[in-house]
Amino acid sequence: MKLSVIGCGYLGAVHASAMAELGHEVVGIDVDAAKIMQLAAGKPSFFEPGLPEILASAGASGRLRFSTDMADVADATVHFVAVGTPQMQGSHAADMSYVDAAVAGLLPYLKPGDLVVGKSTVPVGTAARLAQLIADSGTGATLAWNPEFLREGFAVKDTIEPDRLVYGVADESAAAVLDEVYAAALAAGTPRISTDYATAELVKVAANAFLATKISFINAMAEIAEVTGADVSQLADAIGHDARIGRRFLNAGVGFGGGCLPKDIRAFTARAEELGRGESVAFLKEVDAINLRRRQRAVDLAVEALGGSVYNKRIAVLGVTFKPNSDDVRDSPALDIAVQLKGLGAGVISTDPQGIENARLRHPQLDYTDSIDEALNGAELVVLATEWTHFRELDPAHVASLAAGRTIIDGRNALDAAAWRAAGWTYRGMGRP
Ligand SMILES: NC(=O)c1ccc[n+]([C@@H]2O[C@H](COP(=O)([O-])OP(=O)(O)OC[C@H]3O[C@@H](n4cnc5c(N)ncnc54)[C@H](O)[C@@H]3O)[C@@H](O)[C@H]2O)c1
Ligand SMILES: O=c1ccn([C@@H]2O[C@H](COP(=O)(O)OP(=O)(O)O[C@H]3O[C@H](CO)[C@@H](O)[C@H](O)[C@H]3O)[C@@H](O)[C@H]2O)c(=O)[nH]1
Repeated sequence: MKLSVIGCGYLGAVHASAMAELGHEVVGIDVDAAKIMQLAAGKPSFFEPGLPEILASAGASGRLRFSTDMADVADATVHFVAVGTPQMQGSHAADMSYVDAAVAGLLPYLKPGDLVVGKSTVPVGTAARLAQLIADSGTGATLAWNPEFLREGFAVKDTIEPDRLVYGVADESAAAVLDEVYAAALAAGTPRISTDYATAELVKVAANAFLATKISFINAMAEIAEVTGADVSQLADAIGHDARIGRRFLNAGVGFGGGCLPKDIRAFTARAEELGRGESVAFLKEVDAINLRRRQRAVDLAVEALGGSVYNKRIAVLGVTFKPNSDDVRDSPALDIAVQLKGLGAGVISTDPQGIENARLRHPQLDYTDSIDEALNGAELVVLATEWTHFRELDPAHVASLAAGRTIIDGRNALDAAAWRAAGWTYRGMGRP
Protein backbone atom coordinates (compact mmCIF):
# COMPACT_ATOMS: atom_id res chain seq x y z
CA MET A 1 0.00 0.00 0.00
CA LYS A 2 1.10 3.60 -0.45
CA LEU A 3 1.28 5.40 2.87
CA SER A 4 2.32 8.82 4.11
CA VAL A 5 3.40 9.64 7.65
CA ILE A 6 3.11 13.29 8.66
CA GLY A 7 5.52 14.11 11.48
CA CYS A 8 8.78 12.15 11.73
CA GLY A 9 9.68 12.43 15.40
CA TYR A 10 10.01 9.63 17.96
CA LEU A 11 6.73 8.13 16.80
CA GLY A 12 6.54 9.02 13.10
CA ALA A 13 10.10 8.11 12.04
CA VAL A 14 9.70 4.65 13.57
CA HIS A 15 6.21 4.19 12.14
CA ALA A 16 7.31 5.22 8.63
CA SER A 17 10.39 2.96 8.69
CA ALA A 18 8.54 -0.01 10.17
CA MET A 19 5.68 0.26 7.66
CA ALA A 20 8.22 0.33 4.79
CA GLU A 21 10.04 -2.62 6.37
CA LEU A 22 6.72 -4.51 6.28
CA GLY A 23 6.46 -3.94 2.52
CA HIS A 24 4.46 -0.72 2.19
CA GLU A 25 5.63 2.20 0.08
CA VAL A 26 6.03 5.10 2.50
CA VAL A 27 6.77 8.80 2.35
CA GLY A 28 7.63 10.52 5.64
CA ILE A 29 6.90 14.25 5.83
CA ASP A 30 8.18 16.73 8.40
CA VAL A 31 8.46 20.51 8.60
CA ASP A 32 11.93 20.14 10.14
CA ALA A 33 14.28 20.18 7.13
CA ALA A 34 17.34 19.11 9.15
CA LYS A 35 15.49 16.06 10.49
CA ILE A 36 14.31 15.11 6.99
CA MET A 37 17.83 15.47 5.57
CA GLN A 38 19.19 13.15 8.24
CA LEU A 39 16.45 10.56 7.82
CA ALA A 40 16.80 10.67 4.03
CA ALA A 41 20.52 9.99 4.48
CA GLY A 42 19.58 6.89 6.50
CA LYS A 43 20.60 8.40 9.84
CA PRO A 44 17.99 8.49 12.59
CA SER A 45 17.59 11.95 14.11
CA PHE A 46 17.35 10.37 17.58
CA PHE A 47 18.55 7.28 19.41
CA GLU A 48 16.22 4.31 19.22
CA PRO A 49 17.53 0.72 19.28
CA GLY A 50 16.83 -1.08 15.98
CA LEU A 51 15.86 2.07 14.09
CA PRO A 52 19.17 2.45 12.17
CA GLU A 53 18.78 -1.10 10.88
CA ILE A 54 15.21 -0.78 9.58
CA LEU A 55 15.85 2.72 8.26
CA ALA A 56 18.78 1.32 6.25
CA SER A 57 16.98 -1.75 4.96
CA ALA A 58 13.74 0.08 4.13
CA GLY A 59 15.75 2.89 2.50
CA ALA A 60 17.74 0.40 0.40
CA SER A 61 14.50 -1.26 -0.72
CA GLY A 62 13.43 2.04 -2.32
CA ARG A 63 10.13 1.86 -0.41
CA LEU A 64 10.96 4.65 2.05
CA ARG A 65 11.36 8.34 1.19
CA PHE A 66 11.41 11.48 3.30
CA SER A 67 10.38 14.99 2.27
CA THR A 68 9.45 18.40 3.61
CA ASP A 69 7.00 18.90 0.74
CA MET A 70 3.43 17.92 1.60
CA ALA A 71 2.73 17.56 -2.15
CA ASP A 72 4.72 14.31 -1.97
CA VAL A 73 1.79 12.63 -0.19
CA ALA A 74 -0.33 12.88 -3.34
CA ASP A 75 0.30 9.24 -4.41
CA ALA A 76 -0.46 7.78 -1.00
CA THR A 77 -3.94 6.61 -0.02
CA VAL A 78 -3.46 6.25 3.75
CA HIS A 79 -2.05 9.25 5.63
CA PHE A 80 -0.87 8.82 9.21
CA VAL A 81 -0.78 11.96 11.35
CA ALA A 82 2.01 11.58 13.93
CA VAL A 83 2.84 15.19 14.84
CA GLY A 84 3.35 16.38 18.41
CA THR A 85 0.63 17.31 20.91
CA PRO A 86 2.76 18.96 23.61
CA GLN A 87 1.51 20.57 26.79
CA MET A 88 0.48 24.17 26.14
CA GLN A 89 2.49 26.92 27.79
CA GLY A 90 0.56 28.23 30.75
CA SER A 91 -2.11 25.53 30.66
CA HIS A 92 -2.17 21.77 31.01
CA ALA A 93 -4.19 21.17 27.85
CA ALA A 94 -2.73 19.59 24.71
CA ASP A 95 -1.53 22.01 22.06
CA MET A 96 -3.52 20.91 19.01
CA SER A 97 -2.00 23.43 16.61
CA TYR A 98 0.39 20.89 15.04
CA VAL A 99 -2.34 18.31 14.40
CA ASP A 100 -4.61 20.99 12.98
CA ALA A 101 -1.83 22.33 10.74
CA ALA A 102 -0.93 18.81 9.54
CA VAL A 103 -4.54 18.01 8.60
CA ALA A 104 -5.00 21.42 6.95
CA GLY A 105 -1.77 20.79 5.01
CA LEU A 106 -3.04 17.40 3.85
CA LEU A 107 -6.44 18.60 2.60
CA PRO A 108 -5.31 19.89 -0.83
CA TYR A 109 -3.82 16.49 -1.65
CA LEU A 110 -6.62 14.20 -0.47
CA LYS A 111 -8.57 12.12 -3.02
CA PRO A 112 -11.80 10.15 -2.85
CA GLY A 113 -11.15 6.92 -0.93
CA ASP A 114 -8.12 8.27 0.96
CA LEU A 115 -8.00 7.57 4.68
CA VAL A 116 -6.43 10.03 7.14
CA VAL A 117 -5.33 8.10 10.25
CA GLY A 118 -4.65 9.98 13.48
CA LYS A 119 -1.86 8.46 15.59
CA SER A 120 -1.04 11.42 17.82
CA THR A 121 -2.40 11.37 21.38
CA VAL A 122 -5.29 13.82 21.43
CA PRO A 123 -8.11 15.08 23.65
CA VAL A 124 -11.28 13.04 23.23
CA GLY A 125 -13.50 14.73 20.64
CA THR A 126 -10.65 15.61 18.28
CA ALA A 127 -11.37 12.82 15.78
CA ALA A 128 -15.04 13.76 15.43
CA ARG A 129 -14.05 17.40 14.86
CA LEU A 130 -11.43 16.51 12.24
CA ALA A 131 -13.72 13.97 10.52
CA GLN A 132 -16.25 16.78 10.06
CA LEU A 133 -13.54 19.08 8.69
CA ILE A 134 -12.48 16.41 6.18
CA ALA A 135 -16.10 15.68 5.22
CA ASP A 136 -16.71 19.43 4.69
CA SER A 137 -13.63 19.64 2.45
CA GLY A 138 -15.46 17.65 -0.25
CA THR A 139 -12.32 15.64 -0.98
CA GLY A 140 -14.09 12.31 -0.50
CA ALA A 141 -11.50 11.26 2.07
CA THR A 142 -12.41 9.90 5.53
CA LEU A 143 -10.76 9.70 8.96
CA ALA A 144 -9.82 7.00 11.47
CA TRP A 145 -8.08 7.28 14.86
CA ASN A 146 -5.50 4.61 15.55
CA PRO A 147 -3.68 5.44 18.80
CA GLU A 148 -0.12 4.30 19.27
CA PHE A 149 1.16 2.45 22.33
CA LEU A 150 4.86 2.09 21.52
CA ARG A 151 7.44 2.58 24.26
CA GLU A 152 10.63 4.45 23.54
CA GLY A 153 13.55 2.06 23.68
CA PHE A 154 11.32 -0.72 22.29
CA ALA A 155 9.64 1.35 19.58
CA VAL A 156 10.59 -0.80 16.60
CA LYS A 157 9.43 -4.06 18.17
CA ASP A 158 6.28 -2.41 19.54
CA THR A 159 5.42 -1.10 16.06
CA ILE A 160 6.06 -4.35 14.19
CA GLU A 161 4.59 -6.56 16.92
CA PRO A 162 2.08 -4.37 18.79
CA ASP A 163 0.30 -5.91 21.77
CA ARG A 164 -3.01 -4.64 20.41
CA LEU A 165 -4.41 -2.57 17.56
CA VAL A 166 -7.15 -0.07 18.31
CA TYR A 167 -9.17 1.50 15.49
CA GLY A 168 -11.54 4.40 16.02
CA VAL A 169 -13.66 4.39 12.89
CA ALA A 170 -16.93 5.76 11.58
CA ASP A 171 -17.58 2.72 9.36
CA GLU A 172 -16.19 -0.73 8.60
CA SER A 173 -14.55 0.32 5.32
CA ALA A 174 -11.97 2.35 7.28
CA ALA A 175 -11.32 -0.69 9.50
CA ALA A 176 -10.79 -2.81 6.37
CA VAL A 177 -8.15 -0.36 5.11
CA LEU A 178 -6.34 -0.49 8.48
CA ASP A 179 -6.53 -4.31 8.41
CA GLU A 180 -4.65 -4.20 5.12
CA VAL A 181 -2.01 -1.84 6.58
CA TYR A 182 -1.54 -4.10 9.62
CA ALA A 183 -1.99 -7.43 7.80
CA ALA A 184 1.31 -8.81 9.15
CA ALA A 185 0.51 -8.08 12.80
CA LEU A 186 -3.04 -9.37 12.42
CA ALA A 187 -1.78 -12.58 10.82
CA ALA A 188 0.43 -13.04 13.88
CA GLY A 189 -2.66 -12.91 16.09
CA THR A 190 -2.49 -9.33 17.40
CA PRO A 191 -5.77 -8.47 19.16
CA ARG A 192 -7.76 -5.86 17.21
CA ILE A 193 -10.38 -3.61 18.74
CA SER A 194 -12.48 -1.70 16.23
CA THR A 195 -14.60 0.95 17.91
CA ASP A 196 -15.89 4.51 17.69
CA TYR A 197 -13.68 7.61 17.69
CA ALA A 198 -14.26 8.60 21.31
CA THR A 199 -13.47 5.13 22.68
CA ALA A 200 -10.26 4.89 20.65
CA GLU A 201 -9.10 8.31 21.82
CA LEU A 202 -9.95 7.46 25.43
CA VAL A 203 -8.22 4.06 25.30
CA LYS A 204 -4.95 5.85 24.72
CA VAL A 205 -5.19 8.38 27.53
CA ALA A 206 -6.74 5.82 29.88
CA ALA A 207 -3.81 3.44 29.27
CA ASN A 208 -1.27 6.14 30.07
CA ALA A 209 -3.29 7.36 33.05
CA PHE A 210 -3.35 3.80 34.41
CA LEU A 211 0.41 3.35 33.95
CA ALA A 212 1.12 6.70 35.62
CA THR A 213 -1.22 5.80 38.48
CA LYS A 214 0.51 2.47 38.98
CA ILE A 215 3.90 4.19 39.24
CA SER A 216 2.60 6.86 41.61
CA PHE A 217 0.88 4.20 43.70
CA ILE A 218 4.18 2.44 44.33
CA ASN A 219 5.90 5.76 44.92
CA ALA A 220 3.25 6.62 47.50
CA MET A 221 4.08 3.29 49.18
CA ALA A 222 7.75 4.33 49.04
CA GLU A 223 6.85 7.46 51.00
CA ILE A 224 5.20 5.33 53.66
CA ALA A 225 8.12 2.88 53.59
CA GLU A 226 10.47 5.78 54.27
CA VAL A 227 8.83 6.61 57.58
CA THR A 228 8.35 3.00 58.69
CA GLY A 229 11.62 1.38 57.66
CA ALA A 230 9.86 -0.92 55.20
CA ASP A 231 11.36 -1.86 51.84
CA VAL A 232 9.24 -0.76 48.86
CA SER A 233 11.09 -3.05 46.41
CA GLN A 234 10.20 -6.12 48.46
CA LEU A 235 6.68 -4.78 48.86
CA ALA A 236 6.43 -4.44 45.06
CA ASP A 237 7.72 -7.99 44.57
CA ALA A 238 5.23 -9.32 47.07
CA ILE A 239 2.13 -7.54 45.75
CA GLY A 240 3.32 -8.12 42.19
CA HIS A 241 3.01 -11.89 42.65
CA ASP A 242 -0.74 -11.33 42.72
CA ALA A 243 -1.55 -11.75 39.03
CA ARG A 244 -4.33 -9.20 39.38
CA ILE A 245 -1.73 -6.59 40.32
CA GLY A 246 1.37 -7.72 38.39
CA ARG A 247 4.98 -6.67 39.07
CA ARG A 248 5.50 -4.52 35.95
CA PHE A 249 5.42 -0.72 36.40
CA LEU A 250 5.86 -1.07 40.15
CA ASN A 251 9.42 0.26 40.27
CA ALA A 252 9.56 3.03 42.82
CA GLY A 253 12.13 5.78 42.39
CA VAL A 254 12.30 9.33 41.08
CA GLY A 255 9.13 8.75 39.07
CA PHE A 256 7.89 9.01 35.54
CA GLY A 257 8.92 11.53 32.91
CA GLY A 258 9.12 11.66 29.14
CA GLY A 259 7.11 13.13 26.31
CA CYS A 260 3.98 11.10 27.17
CA LEU A 261 2.88 10.14 30.69
CA PRO A 262 3.26 13.57 32.37
CA LYS A 263 1.68 15.61 29.61
CA ASP A 264 -0.99 13.02 28.84
CA ILE A 265 -2.37 12.85 32.40
CA ARG A 266 -2.44 16.65 32.54
CA ALA A 267 -4.14 16.97 29.15
CA PHE A 268 -6.66 14.27 30.15
CA THR A 269 -7.46 16.20 33.32
CA ALA A 270 -7.86 19.44 31.35
CA ARG A 271 -10.17 17.76 28.83
CA ALA A 272 -12.27 16.10 31.56
CA GLU A 273 -12.68 19.51 33.21
CA GLU A 274 -13.81 21.01 29.88
CA LEU A 275 -16.37 18.20 29.67
CA GLY A 276 -17.63 18.98 33.19
CA ARG A 277 -16.21 15.73 34.56
CA GLY A 278 -13.07 17.02 36.25
CA GLU A 279 -13.94 15.14 39.45
CA SER A 280 -13.82 11.78 37.62
CA VAL A 281 -10.08 12.10 37.07
CA ALA A 282 -9.22 14.44 39.95
CA PHE A 283 -6.98 11.63 41.30
CA LEU A 284 -4.63 12.23 38.37
CA LYS A 285 -3.63 15.54 39.97
CA GLU A 286 -2.53 13.53 43.01
CA VAL A 287 -0.73 11.07 40.71
CA ASP A 288 1.14 14.04 39.23
CA ALA A 289 1.86 15.56 42.65
CA ILE A 290 3.23 12.28 44.08
CA ASN A 291 5.38 11.93 41.00
CA LEU A 292 6.89 15.40 41.33
CA ARG A 293 7.46 14.90 45.07
CA ARG A 294 9.80 12.00 44.32
CA ARG A 295 12.16 14.25 42.36
CA GLN A 296 12.17 16.62 45.32
CA ARG A 297 12.80 13.69 47.66
CA ALA A 298 15.96 12.79 45.73
CA VAL A 299 17.15 16.40 46.06
CA ASP A 300 16.35 16.37 49.81
CA LEU A 301 18.28 13.12 50.22
CA ALA A 302 21.27 14.76 48.50
CA VAL A 303 21.13 17.75 50.84
CA GLU A 304 20.86 15.44 53.85
CA ALA A 305 23.71 13.23 52.63
CA LEU A 306 25.99 16.25 52.34
CA GLY A 307 25.29 17.46 55.84
CA GLY A 308 22.53 19.97 55.17
CA SER A 309 23.84 21.85 52.16
CA VAL A 310 25.01 20.95 48.68
CA TYR A 311 26.55 24.38 48.17
CA ASN A 312 29.92 24.09 46.40
CA LYS A 313 29.77 20.30 46.66
CA ARG A 314 30.64 18.21 43.64
CA ILE A 315 27.80 15.86 42.72
CA ALA A 316 27.86 13.28 39.92
CA VAL A 317 24.39 12.71 38.45
CA LEU A 318 24.25 9.47 36.47
CA GLY A 319 21.68 9.87 33.71
CA VAL A 320 19.90 12.72 31.95
CA THR A 321 17.28 10.82 29.93
CA PHE A 322 13.81 10.03 31.27
CA LYS A 323 14.51 6.32 30.97
CA PRO A 324 17.30 4.06 29.67
CA ASN A 325 17.71 3.15 25.99
CA SER A 326 16.45 6.51 24.79
CA ASP A 327 18.01 9.92 24.18
CA ASP A 328 14.75 11.65 25.15
CA VAL A 329 15.09 14.24 27.92
CA ARG A 330 11.54 15.61 27.79
CA ASP A 331 10.30 16.13 31.36
CA SER A 332 13.16 13.96 32.60
CA PRO A 333 13.32 13.47 36.38
CA ALA A 334 17.11 13.05 36.07
CA LEU A 335 17.58 16.45 34.44
CA ASP A 336 15.14 18.08 36.81
CA ILE A 337 17.14 16.78 39.79
CA ALA A 338 20.40 18.03 38.27
CA VAL A 339 18.86 21.46 37.64
CA GLN A 340 17.52 21.66 41.20
CA LEU A 341 20.88 20.67 42.72
CA LYS A 342 22.66 23.20 40.54
CA GLY A 343 20.13 25.81 41.68
CA LEU A 344 21.15 25.04 45.27
CA GLY A 345 24.76 25.86 44.40
CA ALA A 346 26.12 22.35 43.86
CA GLY A 347 28.81 21.66 41.28
CA VAL A 348 26.76 19.15 39.32
CA ILE A 349 28.24 17.04 36.58
CA SER A 350 25.85 14.88 34.57
CA THR A 351 26.71 11.93 32.38
CA ASP A 352 24.59 9.80 30.07
CA PRO A 353 25.27 7.33 27.25
CA GLN A 354 22.87 8.98 24.77
CA GLY A 355 21.09 12.05 26.12
CA ILE A 356 23.78 14.70 26.58
CA GLU A 357 23.23 16.48 23.27
CA ASN A 358 19.50 16.90 23.95
CA ALA A 359 20.11 17.81 27.59
CA ARG A 360 22.61 20.50 26.63
CA LEU A 361 20.04 22.08 24.29
CA ARG A 362 17.50 22.30 27.13
CA HIS A 363 19.84 23.10 30.00
CA PRO A 364 23.06 24.63 28.70
CA GLN A 365 23.85 25.86 32.23
CA LEU A 366 24.63 22.30 33.42
CA ASP A 367 27.99 20.57 33.06
CA TYR A 368 28.08 17.31 31.13
CA THR A 369 30.61 14.65 30.31
CA ASP A 370 30.52 11.55 28.13
CA SER A 371 32.87 9.82 30.51
CA ILE A 372 31.37 8.13 33.57
CA ASP A 373 34.79 8.13 35.23
CA GLU A 374 35.18 11.87 34.67
CA ALA A 375 31.77 12.48 36.24
CA LEU A 376 32.70 10.34 39.25
CA ASN A 377 36.15 11.84 39.68
CA GLY A 378 36.20 13.78 42.94
CA ALA A 379 32.41 13.51 43.40
CA GLU A 380 31.37 14.06 46.99
CA LEU A 381 28.02 12.42 46.23
CA VAL A 382 26.79 10.11 43.47
CA VAL A 383 23.14 10.16 42.36
CA LEU A 384 21.85 7.45 40.04
CA ALA A 385 18.90 9.05 38.25
CA THR A 386 18.41 6.87 35.13
CA GLU A 387 18.98 3.13 35.33
CA TRP A 388 21.11 2.61 32.23
CA THR A 389 22.92 -0.76 32.29
CA HIS A 390 26.18 1.22 32.20
CA PHE A 391 25.36 2.58 35.66
CA ARG A 392 23.73 -0.54 37.11
CA GLU A 393 26.89 -2.49 36.33
CA LEU A 394 29.29 -0.04 37.96
CA ASP A 395 31.68 -1.73 40.36
CA PRO A 396 31.36 -0.04 43.78
CA ALA A 397 35.11 -0.47 44.36
CA HIS A 398 35.91 1.25 41.07
CA VAL A 399 33.55 4.13 41.88
CA ALA A 400 35.16 4.41 45.32
CA SER A 401 38.58 4.72 43.66
CA LEU A 402 37.39 7.84 41.84
CA ALA A 403 34.84 9.55 44.09
CA ALA A 404 35.73 11.72 47.08
CA GLY A 405 32.56 10.84 49.01
CA ARG A 406 31.09 7.47 49.93
CA THR A 407 27.35 8.05 49.59
CA ILE A 408 25.27 6.93 46.63
CA ILE A 409 21.61 7.83 46.15
CA ASP A 410 19.92 5.17 44.05
CA GLY A 411 17.08 7.16 42.51
CA ARG A 412 15.83 4.10 40.63
CA ASN A 413 16.25 1.39 43.28
CA ALA A 414 18.30 -0.32 40.59
CA LEU A 415 21.49 -1.18 42.47
CA ASP A 416 22.43 -4.07 44.74
CA ALA A 417 22.32 -2.23 48.08
CA ALA A 418 24.18 -5.02 49.92
CA ALA A 419 27.07 -5.00 47.42
CA TRP A 420 27.50 -1.23 47.69
CA ARG A 421 27.35 -1.32 51.47
CA ALA A 422 29.86 -4.17 51.55
CA ALA A 423 32.24 -1.96 49.54
CA GLY A 424 32.01 0.76 52.18
CA TRP A 425 29.29 2.92 50.68
CA THR A 426 26.36 4.58 52.40
CA TYR A 427 23.52 3.47 50.15
CA ARG A 428 20.26 5.47 50.08
CA GLY A 429 17.42 4.09 47.97
CA MET A 430 13.97 5.56 47.38
CA GLY A 431 11.75 3.86 49.97
CA ARG A 432 14.32 1.21 50.86
CA PRO A 433 16.04 1.09 54.23
N1 LIG B 1 7.13 9.27 21.60
C1 LIG B 1 6.36 8.22 21.88
O1 LIG B 1 6.84 7.24 22.44
C2 LIG B 1 4.90 8.22 21.55
C3 LIG B 1 4.18 7.02 21.65
C4 LIG B 1 2.79 7.04 21.40
C5 LIG B 1 2.17 8.21 21.06
N2 LIG B 1 2.90 9.36 20.97
C6 LIG B 1 2.20 10.58 20.56
O2 LIG B 1 2.60 10.82 19.21
C7 LIG B 1 2.68 12.22 18.94
C8 LIG B 1 4.07 12.56 18.47
O3 LIG B 1 4.98 12.35 19.51
P1 LIG B 1 6.56 12.32 19.28
O4 LIG B 1 7.15 11.86 20.55
O5 LIG B 1 6.88 11.60 18.02
O6 LIG B 1 6.84 13.88 19.09
P2 LIG B 1 8.09 14.58 18.35
O7 LIG B 1 8.12 15.98 18.83
O8 LIG B 1 9.29 13.71 18.49
O9 LIG B 1 7.68 14.55 16.80
C9 LIG B 1 6.73 15.36 16.22
C10 LIG B 1 7.21 15.73 14.83
O10 LIG B 1 6.16 16.39 14.11
C11 LIG B 1 6.76 17.40 13.29
N3 LIG B 1 5.72 18.34 12.88
C12 LIG B 1 5.12 19.31 13.61
N4 LIG B 1 4.19 19.95 12.86
C13 LIG B 1 4.20 19.37 11.64
C14 LIG B 1 3.46 19.57 10.45
N5 LIG B 1 2.50 20.51 10.38
N6 LIG B 1 3.74 18.80 9.38
C15 LIG B 1 4.71 17.86 9.44
N7 LIG B 1 5.43 17.62 10.55
C16 LIG B 1 5.19 18.36 11.64
C17 LIG B 1 7.85 17.97 14.18
O11 LIG B 1 8.82 18.67 13.43
C18 LIG B 1 8.40 16.70 14.83
O12 LIG B 1 9.46 16.14 14.08
C19 LIG B 1 2.26 12.89 20.25
O13 LIG B 1 0.88 13.13 20.22
C20 LIG B 1 2.58 11.85 21.30
O14 LIG B 1 1.82 12.01 22.47
C21 LIG B 1 4.24 9.39 21.17
O1 LIG C 1 7.92 0.91 37.16
C1 LIG C 1 8.19 1.94 36.54
C2 LIG C 1 8.05 2.03 35.13
C3 LIG C 1 8.36 3.23 34.50
N1 LIG C 1 8.79 4.30 35.23
C4 LIG C 1 9.08 5.58 34.55
O2 LIG C 1 7.96 5.94 33.76
C5 LIG C 1 8.36 6.70 32.62
C6 LIG C 1 7.70 6.19 31.37
O3 LIG C 1 8.18 4.92 31.06
P1 LIG C 1 7.62 4.10 29.81
O4 LIG C 1 6.16 4.03 29.94
O5 LIG C 1 8.38 2.85 29.70
O6 LIG C 1 8.06 5.06 28.64
P2 LIG C 1 7.38 5.76 27.39
O7 LIG C 1 8.25 5.46 26.23
O8 LIG C 1 7.10 7.18 27.77
O9 LIG C 1 5.99 5.00 27.11
C7 LIG C 1 4.74 5.42 27.64
O10 LIG C 1 4.19 6.47 26.89
C8 LIG C 1 4.01 6.16 25.48
C9 LIG C 1 3.52 7.42 24.80
O11 LIG C 1 2.16 7.64 25.00
C10 LIG C 1 3.05 5.00 25.34
O12 LIG C 1 2.86 4.71 23.97
C11 LIG C 1 3.59 3.79 26.09
O13 LIG C 1 2.69 2.71 26.01
C12 LIG C 1 3.82 4.19 27.56
O14 LIG C 1 4.42 3.11 28.27
C13 LIG C 1 9.88 6.64 32.62
O15 LIG C 1 10.37 7.86 33.14
C14 LIG C 1 10.22 5.50 33.54
O16 LIG C 1 11.46 5.66 34.19
C15 LIG C 1 8.92 4.21 36.61
O17 LIG C 1 9.29 5.18 37.27
N2 LIG C 1 8.62 3.03 37.22
